[in-house]
Amino acid sequence: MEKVKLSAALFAGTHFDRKRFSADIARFRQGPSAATHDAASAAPSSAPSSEKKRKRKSKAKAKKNKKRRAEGDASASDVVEGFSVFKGLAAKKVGEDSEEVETAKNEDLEVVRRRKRAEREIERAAILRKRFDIHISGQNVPAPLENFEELVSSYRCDSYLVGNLSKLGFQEPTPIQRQAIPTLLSGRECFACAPTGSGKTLAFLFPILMKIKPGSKDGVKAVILCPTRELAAQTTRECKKLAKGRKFYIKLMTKDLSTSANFKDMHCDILVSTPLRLDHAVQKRDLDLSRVEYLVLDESDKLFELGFVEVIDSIVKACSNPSIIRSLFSATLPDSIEALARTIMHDAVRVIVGRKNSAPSLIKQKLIFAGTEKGKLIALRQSFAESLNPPVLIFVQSKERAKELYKELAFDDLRADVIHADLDEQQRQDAVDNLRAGKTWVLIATEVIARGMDFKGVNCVINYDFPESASAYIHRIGRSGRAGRSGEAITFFTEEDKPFLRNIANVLISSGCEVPSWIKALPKLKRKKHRVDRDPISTLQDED
Ligand SMILES: Nc1ncnc2c1ncn2[C@@H]1O[C@H](COP(=O)(O)OP(=O)(O)OP(=O)(O)O)[C@@H](O)[C@H]1O
Repeated sequence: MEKVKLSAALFAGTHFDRKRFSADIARFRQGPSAATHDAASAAPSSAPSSEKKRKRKSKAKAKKNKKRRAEGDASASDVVEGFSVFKGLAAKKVGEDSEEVETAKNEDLEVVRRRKRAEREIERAAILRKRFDIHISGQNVPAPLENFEELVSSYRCDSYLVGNLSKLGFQEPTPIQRQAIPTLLSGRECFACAPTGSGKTLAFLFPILMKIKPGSKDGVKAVILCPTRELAAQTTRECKKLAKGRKFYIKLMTKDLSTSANFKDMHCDILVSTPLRLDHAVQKRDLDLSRVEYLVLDESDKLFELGFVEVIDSIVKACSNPSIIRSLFSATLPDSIEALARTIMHDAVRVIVGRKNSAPSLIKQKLIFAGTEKGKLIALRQSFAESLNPPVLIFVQSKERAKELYKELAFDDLRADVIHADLDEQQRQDAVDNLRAGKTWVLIATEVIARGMDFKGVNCVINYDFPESASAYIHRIGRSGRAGRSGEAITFFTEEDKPFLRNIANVLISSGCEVPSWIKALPKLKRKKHRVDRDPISTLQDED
């Protein structure tokens, strides 16, 4: 059966003209000896010119057939049968052409084999993408990974790197890793959008560690840009863990480094930084980025927000290596930002996991009407009294409000701490470390830790102040429900927040959470941002 199929495909398009070759068929039917005899006796006596003609015709036909077969435009079985007959004759009658016909046949077989292999590969890739909810756009996108071992077998990855993955407990690639890693390894630029906590960091670190040489002393080879210092510090740590066993120079751009390092003598393979610090080092301290081979913009939509665009533009220009590979990663990628980002990309592949701009379904999301500012504080205390399942993150909209709420909760019996931009670098890092170590149960925060921060096992995120956009909401609540764990997200709203409720409710709906029908009936708001002047949180003044 398989043979029939193969020959049908092989000889597709060949048509044997039985009428024209009736004499040959008659000879062939008499058996091989008759055919040989006939040919031998006819050759010297009859016209040699007719023999030449036949050869020419045969050659032309073989050529024509080769072309048709390569195109593979038919598959009827009688056509296959006809070709077999013709082939037998040709081999006997045109002795010196047999080699050529044989070569043509082998070439055809190879073409078909390759085509079949490519078809199987495309089918396998499509099945994997469907299974892992991966959506791509772009030309010739490499197939997703089936497993991490494929990095060794197909991409010649050093086994130490795959060994480090298993030491970190990573057994299977996450969907974004399956598609983004081979894309970057194939030298393609990439827009990647995948839910919070889905392993995007490894997806961009792995190809860098695979492709650049460790310990080279001729300049920075990879730059990773993050919107906050905390995220840059976390990414540097992750990179070092993954690179363990090889002497990579991996550096975090601290304030000291950006203002006083001697970049000409500094050994650095991979540099992780916030945009302003990096730009400062480039403009004021002659940091040379002209040999950078990989530029990653993590939380790219944040980096492209107003205020950062010029700095990003300046960094992109400083990374002037023509063969640089740029990639953009985020859990949210608004169309407008994607359009802007496309202007700096070349033939980029777009990889979306799940639905663009959505929250992980493992997070149980709730909207709670708290009426007023006082109502929020009562609701918070009530919620803690009923059940406190640390670690808990509470987001507010400004550093002033973070300080106010911290003062309020300091009177309660909670191990609470606070993080905001007025704290120095060390204080901010301590706040993060204490939550990670379980010393802090409740961390009150502004947007500084809303994106990218990976706290293991945050059980609940409370949006004390309503988030200013759907993207901000997705990133905040994404601090829980990471790497396949479940989580909870509670969002308080007041009368002032009602006009913007629908935008957030859409995120809940798209991740399968329940939303009251009156909220669904609210009009959609064109405005993307929602900033409210709120009454102070503090009840302390009232008591004075
Ligand atoms: N293949 C894997 N298997 C298991 N865990 C993984 C794997 N890859 C990454 N992780 C873990 O998943 C967690 C989340 O990863 P990461 O911080 O990269 O998420 P992210 O997609 O960048 O999230 P965010 O959008 O919030 O920045 C981390 O703790 C990381 O160690």
